[in-house]
Order: sequence, then structure tokens, then C-alpha cells
Amino acid sequence: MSLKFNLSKTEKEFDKLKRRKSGKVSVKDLSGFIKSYLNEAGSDLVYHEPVDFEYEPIGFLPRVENLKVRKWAVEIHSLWKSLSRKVDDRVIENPDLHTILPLKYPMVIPGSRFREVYYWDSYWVIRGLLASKMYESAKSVVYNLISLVDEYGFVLNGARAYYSNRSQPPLLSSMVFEIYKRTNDLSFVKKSLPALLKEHKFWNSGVHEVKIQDSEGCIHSLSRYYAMWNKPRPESFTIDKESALKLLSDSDKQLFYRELASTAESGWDFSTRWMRNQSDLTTLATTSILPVDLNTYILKMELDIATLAKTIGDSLTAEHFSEASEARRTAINSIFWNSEKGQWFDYWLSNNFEEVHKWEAQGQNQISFASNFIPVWIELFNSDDSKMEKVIKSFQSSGLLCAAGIATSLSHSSEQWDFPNGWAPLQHMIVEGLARSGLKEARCMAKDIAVRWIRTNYETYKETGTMHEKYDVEACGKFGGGGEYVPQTGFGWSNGVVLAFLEEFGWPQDLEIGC
Ligand SMILES: OC[C@H]1O[C@H](O[C@H]2O[C@H](CO)[C@@H](O)[C@H](O)[C@H]2O)[C@H](O)[C@@H](O)[C@@H]1O
Repeated sequence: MSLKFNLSKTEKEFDKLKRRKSGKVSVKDLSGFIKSYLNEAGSDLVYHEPVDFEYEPIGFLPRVENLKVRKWAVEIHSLWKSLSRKVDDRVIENPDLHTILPLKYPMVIPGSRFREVYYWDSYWVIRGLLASKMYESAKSVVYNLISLVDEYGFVLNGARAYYSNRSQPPLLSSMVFEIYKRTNDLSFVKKSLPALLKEHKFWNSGVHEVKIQDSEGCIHSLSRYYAMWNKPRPESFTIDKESALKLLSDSDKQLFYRELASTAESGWDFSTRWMRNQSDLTTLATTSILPVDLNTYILKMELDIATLAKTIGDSLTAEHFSEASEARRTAINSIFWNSEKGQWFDYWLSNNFEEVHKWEAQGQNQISFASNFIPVWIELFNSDDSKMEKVIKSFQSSGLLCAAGIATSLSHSSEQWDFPNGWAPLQHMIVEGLARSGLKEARCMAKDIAVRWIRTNYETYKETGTMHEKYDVEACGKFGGGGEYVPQTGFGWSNGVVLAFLEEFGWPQDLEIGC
């Protein structure tokens, strides 16, 4: 909610409210205060008609022949209109009254409670916009994120002042790369490259950088999530305070708050993946983990920067980043890859204080998580047939592949990034990687998972009239749950992934869409 008057006047009026003995304010008085001094939530963004929206653009999903599916795809495509926003002029004129950041370009929000731009969501929003032929809208999303890098040195978790203490999975280079592939717009690449270089530095220096020596004595540099914050997350303040109640000392509470915010930086908030004890959230240890997926995204960032720099004739940068990608590939192979199990495992640091950590076999977390398979997204890995044969076998027996898609984990923790939830971004990266593999078996598997995912999205849409943030993959036609907020609808990345899958695999006339 934004302020109607400046902060000091608002605080003064708040302090004047009548307090009971306990120090509490009555609900009536508090409601009155909110009405008088705060604007309605969401009023700082206004609807925006995308300049490049057409009801059914030329060349839209040419391989979708089935009429039911086509009609549904057109409906999803038209959701871009309802999710398009622009920051209200009043925010630009008076930014101090608002937590929303004064972004200049039109944007696409995920939906429901998420009424601001989110970083990693934007990658799948863009994939959908590209399938919808909305190239200008896709570029606007990137220009906003670049402006955050210019201002803060990194892309924020989301475009709110209270997100300025952390980032999210870094996919800006992937966004630029996909847009360039479709538009060949060199001036767009030239404008974007400096921000990509700056972002690379953010993830490879200071608290995010970790040095680790492998079993053969080679020292590698990898990255971790680490929020610059040790207080409750402002957007979930009371929840975090309650979660911390059982911790006694202030310093333990602060450490826990940092772990909560760092887990939000990972995009997987929350999951047993980051917990020492799977049934106790206060054992979150995200800053002590080298995550497979984060380092895969950074490897992709390095490969993307090398290619993009080359296209604009900057051979020095291209050479530097292709060397950096080679070093990270070696590091991923030696720290995360487990040849016997055919998976890449997160690496748990034995303590958080050493300058150079020493790799130990027991540091690999061998529990099944969808993130153990994210490296297949990268050509460097999916083009290696002998590795992929192992990975496919391992994936098939992992238990993660379910009736309606890939489960996030096998743990029934009631956290939202655990079983039985399946998330659109994870389906997309694994499916796209399998589809690009040279192995026929991997390509068939990719299509099979995409069909399951599209069906469950369709069936749930028909049932509830909306697209969901996450789905329950145990059975077709169920949306997901768990976690600290009620399930959200709208929904940016789910729409993007359905459109991207339909673009890649099509949908023949005679293939049944229902569950
Ligand atoms: O408000 C609680 C948390 O909500 C966000 O996280 C979830 O939604 C995001 C938007 O779709 C998504 O990017 C993230 O992966 C989800 O877990 C937010 O990103 C968190 O920082 C926030 O604390």
C-alpha cells in the first residue's frame, strides 16, 4: 500500500492512535488509519494496452491443429492484456510514497498477489510473449530489468523497494538471447550487454562467490545465494517473526532471517532442499549450499554473453566469457556431477567460514530434486550422448516424473517447492533440454512430459476458469498448494510455458486434450 502523505506525517499519525495496556491498537482504529493514510494496494500500477497485441497474430502457433486447444491458446494469449501494467505517473513524480519502483517501460506481472514485476518469472513471460509475436512487449520487460541493474548493480527479486536486498535466479542473459534469436536486433544486444557484464560481476564477487578445491587439488570458483538482509522479509514480516519465535538469541534470529531471504533469492521459497532437518524451517542453510541450478544459469549467462559479444564484434569480451564458461563447466563436472548416480547434486559446505573449501564426497546432497536435472537445459550437457544416457535412466527412476508432470521433490513437507507441486519453469527447462538432445529417447520423453503438463493446465483451466501459479502433479487437473500464501492465479510463467510448449510440439487434430 502506498502512502497518502509523507512518511514522517504518517508515522506521527500512527503514533497518535489510542493504545491499549498491551500496546495494541483496536481493529476499528487501525482500519480507520489505513483508510485515511494509505492508498489501496495495487493502485500504483495502471492497466496498459500492449502496443503489439493482436487477437490472433499471423503465424501464431502454426502446429496447433486441434480446435479446442487452439481456442484455449488464444484465450491464454489474450491474458497478456490483463497482466500488462505501467507504473502510475504519480509514482514517478513522488517515488518516496511508494514501495513500487518507478520503472519506465510497460511490464507484465505474474498475477493476483504478485502485482509487480518478478525477475525469473519474466524469462517465461518473455518466452510466451515471443510465441505471441509480441516482440516490443518482450523488449520492454528487459529494459525495465536493465534499469534495475543500472540503479542497484543487479536485478532485484521484484520491482519493489523491499526487494532491494536480494536478487533471484539470474536469467537476464537468457531473455536477451531469446529475443535476439527472434528479432536479430543488434542495437537491442548493444544496449543490453553492459548490464549483463555488471550482473555477472554481482554473482561472482563478494558474498555470492565461493572458492572450492576439488579432489585433485584444483581450485574452482562457484556461486551461491546470499541475501544482504538479516531481518524479517518486509513482505512476510509477521510470518517470519513467528517462524523465528523458537530461536532464543537475537544473533540466531538474524542468521535465520538471512537464510529466509537467501532462500527467497533462490526462487525456491521454501523447500526441504535448503533445510538441514526436513521438518524444521529454522534449519534453513541456503547460504551454505552451492546450488546446481544457480551455477547452471551462470554458465548459461557466460555462454550467452560470449555469443552476444561476438555478434556485435566485441571479440575480447567474447573470448573472456568463453574462457569463464569453460572454467565453470569444469567446476560443475567436478563439484556437482555424480557419474554413478547420473545426476548433478547440490554441494553442502561443511562450514561457512573457510576461504577455500575442500570438496568431500559426502558434501553432495543425493536427495531427489528437480534441480538435479536442470543442467540438461544447457547444450554443453544435453549434446553429450553418453552423459545423457545416464541422466535419462536416473531421471526415469528418480520418482520425480509423475502423472501430470515433474515433481519439485519427493518430500511431502507442505512447503510449496516440494511434493506434490510441479512448477512451470522447472518443466520447461528440463523438457527443452531433453528435446534438444541427440537421443531419440530423450526427445520422446520431452514430448510426453510436455503433453502431460499441457493437459493438466487445460483441464484445471476448464474447471476453475484460470491459469495457476503451480500444479499438483500427482493427478491431471489439479492445482498446487502449500507454503505461506494461498495459491495464486493469473499466471505469467504458466501462460508462457504453455505457449512455448505448444509452439515447440504443436497439438495434432486427433490428440485428445482432456485428462
Ligand atoms: O511473498 C512471499 C514470496 O513470494 C515470492 O515468491 C514466489 O512467487 C514469485 C512470483 O511468482 C516466484 O518468483 C517465486 O519463485 C515464488 O516462490 C517472492 O519472490 C519472494 O521473494 C517472497 O518472499
